[in-house]
Amino acid sequence: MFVLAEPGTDYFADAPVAAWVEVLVDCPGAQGVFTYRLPPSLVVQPGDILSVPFGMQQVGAIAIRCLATPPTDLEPTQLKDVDTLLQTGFFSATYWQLLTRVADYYCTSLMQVVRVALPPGLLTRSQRRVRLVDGKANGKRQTANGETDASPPSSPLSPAAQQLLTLLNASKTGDYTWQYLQRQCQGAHQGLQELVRNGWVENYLEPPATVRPKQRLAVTLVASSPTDLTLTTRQQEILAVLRRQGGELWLADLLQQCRTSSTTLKGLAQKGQVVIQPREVLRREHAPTIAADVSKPLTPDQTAALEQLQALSGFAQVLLHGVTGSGKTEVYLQAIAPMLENGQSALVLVPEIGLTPQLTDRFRARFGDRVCVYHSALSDGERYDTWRQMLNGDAQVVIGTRSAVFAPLPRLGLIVLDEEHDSSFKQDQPAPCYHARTVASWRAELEDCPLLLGSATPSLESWVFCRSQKAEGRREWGIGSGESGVGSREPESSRPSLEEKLREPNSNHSPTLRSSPVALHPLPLFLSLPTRVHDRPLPSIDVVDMRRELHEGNHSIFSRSLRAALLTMKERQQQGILFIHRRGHSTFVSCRSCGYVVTCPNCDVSLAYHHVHSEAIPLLRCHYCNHTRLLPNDCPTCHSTYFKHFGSGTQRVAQALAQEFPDLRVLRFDSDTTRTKGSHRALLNQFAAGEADLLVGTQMLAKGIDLPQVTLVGVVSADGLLHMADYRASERAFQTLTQVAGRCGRGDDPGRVILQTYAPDHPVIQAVQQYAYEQFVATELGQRSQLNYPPYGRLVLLRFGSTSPIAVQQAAERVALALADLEAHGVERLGPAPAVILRVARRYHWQILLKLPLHTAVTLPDSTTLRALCASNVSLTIDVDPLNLF
Ligand SMILES: Nc1ncnc2c1ncn2[C@@H]1O[C@H](COP(=O)(O)OP(=O)(O)OP(=O)(O)O)[C@@H](O)[C@H]1O
Ligand SMILES: [Zn+2]
Ligand SMILES: [Zn+2]
Repeated sequence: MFVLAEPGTDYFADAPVAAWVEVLVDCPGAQGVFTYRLPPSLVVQPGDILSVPFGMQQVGAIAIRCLATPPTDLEPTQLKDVDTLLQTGFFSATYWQLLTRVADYYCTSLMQVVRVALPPGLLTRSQRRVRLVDGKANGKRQTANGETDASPPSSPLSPAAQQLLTLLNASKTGDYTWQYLQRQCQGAHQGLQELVRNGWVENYLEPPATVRPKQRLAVTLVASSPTDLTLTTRQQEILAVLRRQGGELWLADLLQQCRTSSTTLKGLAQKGQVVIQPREVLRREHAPTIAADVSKPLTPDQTAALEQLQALSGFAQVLLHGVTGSGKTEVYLQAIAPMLENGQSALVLVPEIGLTPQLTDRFRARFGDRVCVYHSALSDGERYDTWRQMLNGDAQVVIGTRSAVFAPLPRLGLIVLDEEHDSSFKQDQPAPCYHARTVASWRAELEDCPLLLGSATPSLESWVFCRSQKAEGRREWGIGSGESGVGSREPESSRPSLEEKLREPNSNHSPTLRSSPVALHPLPLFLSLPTRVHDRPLPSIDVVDMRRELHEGNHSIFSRSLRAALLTMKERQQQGILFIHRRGHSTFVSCRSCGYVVTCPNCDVSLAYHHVHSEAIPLLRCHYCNHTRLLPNDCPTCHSTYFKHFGSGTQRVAQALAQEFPDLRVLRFDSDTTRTKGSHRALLNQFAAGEADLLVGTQMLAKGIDLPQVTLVGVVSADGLLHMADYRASERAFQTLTQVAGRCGRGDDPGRVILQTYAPDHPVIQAVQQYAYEQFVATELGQRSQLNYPPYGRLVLLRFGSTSPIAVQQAAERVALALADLEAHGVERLGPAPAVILRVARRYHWQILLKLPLHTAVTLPDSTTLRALCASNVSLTIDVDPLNLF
């Protein structure tokens, strides 16, 4: 077991008498954890909302943990008293358990977890109010048994308290904002405390009922047909787009979709074709209206999967392995539908925003506005509004990316991780470097609901966890975490305390059966959808040897068979997808004469060539720090004119396509063309509407696109994927290629995949071609187990960064020394070593990689100790279960 908890970090210990409390203050100008003294009359639980004095103000604060002793680094006299308890139960109790668990497991502070979990300014947006305890019951106060008691308070009220009471009694509703009362009454603070003590009034927190409406410019089509003969072609095109989109779009979206200027749109407004006016938007993600949709009759495999899923009660981890196009989404939808009817909510996590529009549309078509979208690209206001919406308690479906695993949904009935193998569920930086799948398994356990992991190409972690259980007996470690307790559903009394776990660290993830009476968590469930819906065949995959193409005189980046297939596709008016491994025009520009490569002055990486269209000025850009410069005409060192870019990024492929297939209409779909919000949706809509023949793009294409008219998938070159310097390269290559291939043949016409490579005999290529997932997994697992790589070992990566090359190296070496003892416990240490890219944006990086045996107890020095070994100008990030090692 890997323990990196700070000493005394048991947030939930029943401290004998908590006399101090650590709170999270979250207001403009201050965000952090502060300690306060608790007045004896206050009983506080983690997660309660308090009011505390902060500088000259009273601010809202969230209680994080109660302390029995004051912090040693502070004079007790320096500590201020908590003012009042504003609200208890604002967060569910398990919510803070989850956040604490994330902080402990990922070796980071709770504050950092709070930053990813909660929208900023949560408290300052809410309003503190004061109300009479018994409504308008004049001067009555509540007794301990809840009855009202008309007897006068033990001591006469102070003038301030009396004034407050009079004010509150005069109010129709018996309440006021605290701000108002403070303005009306001198000494309001003392007066209020007196009244609260006597049980006459109480504080409470009101979330803003009406959010200040946000206005945005919208463009509305007013003329029904473009009879105006003075309209330019461009203007007509814009009107056509607007009409196709239902006649109304936000100005920004229209500008983006048509790549036009607001002057052009104003011209249209002047001609009376459109009206541009401000409209109110609810700051949840703008949802286009979608035709309602009903449940599809399920295939027998889908029915079987759904029935097994619905037979579960409480926590269980379920792997749904369904080939591409097998209808996993329909299973999610039909599993969720009855839950919503029962007042339960569901959380659906997806890898990337690019994937969400289509999936979100399907959910909205089924469940209407009970669906909301939550991801980190939302503005603070949108995040906040969506959060508020979740706290109101209505059953709903939240679809979001990894940070949505923290969405405060009421009564969770199911958590779904779609495309569970996807590495974007893992956060690399900043800390906490959490994996949404691991956190989701804890959350599902805390909420006692199933976690459903869906994929056509499950991660090896999930596969091993869900497939090898029956043979080896019940294990007690969770998917992707290797950690204990994740799945334990022991009765509270028999559940080991944190201390017990620390004393007996191995007991919880040993693969052996634990003896009764301790109940173990339920067996993970494995569900399978082995065929596509309607028994559609998976597309055939042709592997083309590009070495042979070259030997036979074809210097193009397109093989002869890909070329022929593209032409046939165009002829038959079908659509295709062309997959490219990298973004940018090419990865580097170099001199063919002297070998000089243009690199970034800040980072040790080559600059990428960017050439947006044929008339644009060619630029060189750093993908790490965004440093940009013009492309020199000749080599800066030897002045040779053989100074060219290499590679096959999307831009280069788009240009080659334009040259070789001038009739083909091409759309680029990569991180350059989908940078702005809503652009994924816009591009996919354009493609779905048949405005292009070919969608050209990177990894994003592999994810979830479901278009029946796509019959051809081309992979320009699989080699970039195969040769990444990473122990996961094969797994990733298999997953990406299989997913990309799966985008075609999803309609009535069968699909065809042409996979170009210089390594046609590579085992991954062979496995992809034959759809041999299980064989691939078996081979790959053999190699992983030999080298103790996950899922047969655990990794912890320590990353050091600094602007000082000396300080960073020294810190890494000092920490390495502190970790030297671990070798005796079977921990393998790689490094310290400079990171592969040593300098990124003027910072130097070093790293230490630890390989931990899976079934042995290992306790690392705690993170504070390790950080103390680093100079103040050196940052240390601890990445537990890292996915990207370089
Ligand atoms: N029972 C069904 N009857 C008819 N059509 C179905 C059924 N189930 C799913 N479909 C349709 O089949 C297509 C593929 O389904 P879906 O996108 O859910 O597959 P998937 O398993 O998620 O695929 P991928 O992993 O490739 O994203 C969708 O267009 C969906 O509407
Ligand atoms: Zn040169
Ligand atoms: Zn740079």
